[in-house]
Amino acid sequence: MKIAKTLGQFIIEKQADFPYAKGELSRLLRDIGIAAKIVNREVNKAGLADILGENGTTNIQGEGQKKLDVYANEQFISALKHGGECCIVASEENDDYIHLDTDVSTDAKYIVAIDPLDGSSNIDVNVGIGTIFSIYRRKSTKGRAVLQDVLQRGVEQVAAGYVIYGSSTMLVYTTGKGVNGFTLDPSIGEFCLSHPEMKIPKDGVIYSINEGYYVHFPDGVKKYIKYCQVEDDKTKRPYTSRYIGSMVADIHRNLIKGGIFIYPITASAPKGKLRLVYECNPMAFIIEQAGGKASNGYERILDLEVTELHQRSAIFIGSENMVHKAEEMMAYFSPQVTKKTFEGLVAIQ
Ligand SMILES: O=P(O)(O)OC[C@H]1O[C@](O)(COP(=O)(O)O)[C@@H](O)[C@@H]1O
Ligand SMILES: [Mg+2]
Ligand SMILES: [Mg+2]
Repeated sequence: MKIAKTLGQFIIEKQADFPYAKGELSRLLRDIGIAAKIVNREVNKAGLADILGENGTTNIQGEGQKKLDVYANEQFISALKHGGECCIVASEENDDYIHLDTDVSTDAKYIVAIDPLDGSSNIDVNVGIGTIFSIYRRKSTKGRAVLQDVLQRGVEQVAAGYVIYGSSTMLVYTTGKGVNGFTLDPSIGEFCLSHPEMKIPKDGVIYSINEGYYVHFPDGVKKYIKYCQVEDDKTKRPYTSRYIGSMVADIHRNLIKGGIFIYPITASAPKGKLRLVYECNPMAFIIEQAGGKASNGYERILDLEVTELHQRSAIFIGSENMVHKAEEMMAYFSPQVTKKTFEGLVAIQ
């Protein structure tokens, strides 16, 4: 039987890619892997344990928190705190960023932004959910890290990854040198290298968007959806529509099979719904590293200026040629419009 390489072994091996690094990033990734296993254990028995359902609280974005949102948040923060390599964690579930003040972590080099449980609406119905993380190097050199250390553009990320709790559990990550995927082998309790050097196909036949909001989409998105549905043998259209409603699961599928995931601005979410810091930027980093493309319809996600912790953005992400085509439609049918004119456009349709 072939022995698979574990995440821990792989991380140590890859340490050689960063000759000046002292191993902190490797340890940080290992800590995230450990927390992912703990969360996975709880996700797997969610129907049995008293972990399903609402927590009775809301996050800063006014979204109801599920018990599992809160549990996952606590586990990741606790793992990062005990690991001592992270000085600040910014989470979807906390209004503000958190200083992990311990003897070691106050001087730690890394900032972690995290969506501890992505796809919350799917928790109670046994559908794929995930965790998304993003790692930055701290910029400030004295005292405690500050907000500006967190508000870095996506292009500054040193690593990013996601965990998908699905029919199997996988951890996929990049440190800017390609993308590798690890499947959790429950018999040994280790993530094992199963998807080395992941590449997203340049073209695909899957488009993923919540078409229920069609009337609220900008014209460029409406035209792109129609383009996906028109018959054309050469480009293998009509495409297949697949939308799970968990960003991690939708993008993971498209990474493997080829496809595009879109969450545009809508009349009710004029800045988009998904969060730039802990959803769009890490997924954009991974998809770019796999050879794909990520944009807000006009500009590269990783270049966007970050001004707020819970900033939202539209996202068009996936196979390069598909994202390019969607951008063309946006440029032609929805040339960059202000919120005001966009709402005007929706109103007269
Ligand atoms: O229900 P909608 O509007 O289609 O939104 C679905 C999107 O919202 C999210 O669930 C938001 O993530 P959270 O569950 O972390 O809040 C994405 O995973 C998903 O792509
Ligand atoms: Mg999310
Ligand atoms: Mg979440």
